[in-house]
Amino acid sequence: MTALLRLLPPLYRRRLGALLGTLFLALLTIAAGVGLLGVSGWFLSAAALAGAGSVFNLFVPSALVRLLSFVRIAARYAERLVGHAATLRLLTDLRSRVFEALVRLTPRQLGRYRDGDLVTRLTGDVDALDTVFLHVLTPMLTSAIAAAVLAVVVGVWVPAAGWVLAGAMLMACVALPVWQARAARLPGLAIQESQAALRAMALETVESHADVVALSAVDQVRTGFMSQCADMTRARKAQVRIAANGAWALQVLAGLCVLAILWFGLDELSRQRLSGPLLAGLLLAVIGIFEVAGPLMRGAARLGGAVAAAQRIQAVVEQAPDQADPGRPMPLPQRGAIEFDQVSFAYSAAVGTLGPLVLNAVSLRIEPGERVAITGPSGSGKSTLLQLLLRLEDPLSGCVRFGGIDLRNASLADVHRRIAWLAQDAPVFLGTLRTNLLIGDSQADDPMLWAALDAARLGNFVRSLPDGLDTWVGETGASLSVGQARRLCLARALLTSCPVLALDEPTAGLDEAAQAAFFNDLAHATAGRTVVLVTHAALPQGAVDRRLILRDGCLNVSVLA
Ligand SMILES: Nc1ncnc2c1ncn2[C@@H]1O[C@H](COP(=O)(O)OP(=O)(O)OP(=O)(O)O)[C@@H](O)[C@H]1O
Repeated sequence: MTALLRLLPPLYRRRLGALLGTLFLALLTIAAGVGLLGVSGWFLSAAALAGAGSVFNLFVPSALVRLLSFVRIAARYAERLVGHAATLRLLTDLRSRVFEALVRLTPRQLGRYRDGDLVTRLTGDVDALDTVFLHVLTPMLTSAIAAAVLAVVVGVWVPAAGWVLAGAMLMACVALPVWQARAARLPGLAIQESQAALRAMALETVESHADVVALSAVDQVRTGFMSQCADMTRARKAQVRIAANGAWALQVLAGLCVLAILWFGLDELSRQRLSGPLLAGLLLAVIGIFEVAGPLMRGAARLGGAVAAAQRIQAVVEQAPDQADPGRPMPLPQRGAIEFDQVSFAYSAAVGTLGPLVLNAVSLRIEPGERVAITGPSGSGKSTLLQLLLRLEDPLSGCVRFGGIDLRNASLADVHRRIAWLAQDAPVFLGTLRTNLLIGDSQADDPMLWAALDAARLGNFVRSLPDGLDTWVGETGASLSVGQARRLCLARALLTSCPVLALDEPTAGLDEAAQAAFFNDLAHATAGRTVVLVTHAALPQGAVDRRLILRDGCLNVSVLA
């Protein structure tokens, strides 16, 4: 519950006007509904008695019935409109907050979550929170206020029944929902977690479908999926059972109140302190108030899920990025030498412990405009070196500088404006070739896009496509071969105006001839820029200025290119 109390009030404050408007309209709907039942009871009984000889003015109650019916319909319509609009805005606010929190986290932090789990936090968990205002707070507050007023009205005519109604409504609006929310905590948590796991499994299965089929692992995947579905069904059944128990308890309370009204009301009637039609009106109004408390039972049973969702969202929103900008970042020069000064680094293993040293006192200086290739056996730490250059990781000891400034003293945004990165697993985004390229430089015109594509050796392929730059590349570049997707990402990196290019295996997926052609063009394509190139490919003479070999975390051999 603490997570809900920390997450929602600031969001509610931003939309206070619309939320108060919804509460007012909901209250008006309830008042009109309960009033309608009460007046109808009074009207019908009085009309029946009038037929039996007593005098009754039909005009006032029939006008009241029409008025209350109209008010109830109009208020209900307006409440739905205003309430849903306010909730949708709340969810949008919350979703953008979660998204902002996610993009602040470092790749290392995001790597701790499964992709599907993050998607669920951003969608399903956020959606689960609409329950709180629409299905819990609104019915709880409005039924409580309406019940308090009705208890006073009943109390004026039948005091004992008024007290019974007040006690029953206190149970219905407070004790029962609290009990339900507590009971639904575990099933709610199980539902949110099953939803996240199912989404993650579905995403992974779609992405790895070909491998799953080729490895004959379909049955294994299906069994895992079905067992997760069974968990979800069990949790949902438990939630429905809690809602049904709540509804059952509410009916018992309603029955008790009706009996109390009849018991004490008939007594008042026999003493002529109350008329028959008024007793009938009060009776129906009491039944009416319990009708409106019904949705609260369903809402409270879903509160457990909302609490679990709030906890899962809170875990992301309150997580501080583990690499923050310094208080007063130092501006980086536009151009400058790159220096690794006695840099040692190890990845974290278990919580609080470090794995083996990946880089061991590495020192390296790369002059502006120099092209340096870093080669070495697999697992020797080449990509790690680039990650430190981009400040995706910080050294354990030593420091990495650009233009003489320790990267830890600069803002991350400034670092990434100076150094463009082509990662080993660089993504192709859903969209066209053009939209993918424009991520490198949103202002680039067509000649610039073609120049980048030509430099990445993809220009001829794109020219052969009927839609050229506007060719749709599908989700994660599914309509491109691995080599073509790689070259598209390379073209995107080349398009940036960064003075340094950090390229991790830029020619992966290219045949030997294309690799040689790419490296022969490298000097031209990257003219004037510093290039730090990690590769296993054979480099033609003159492709780079220097070639270094990283072995066992040490840059121990330096070879001229
Ligand atoms: N996120 C990580 N967490 C823990 N260990 C990691 C992580 N990334 C890499 N490593 C380890 O660090 C070492 C160096 O990895 P790195 O990817 O830098 O090597 P590499 O030289 O680029 O290899 P390759 O040529 O195969 O790409 C490896 O032993 C690897 O297992």
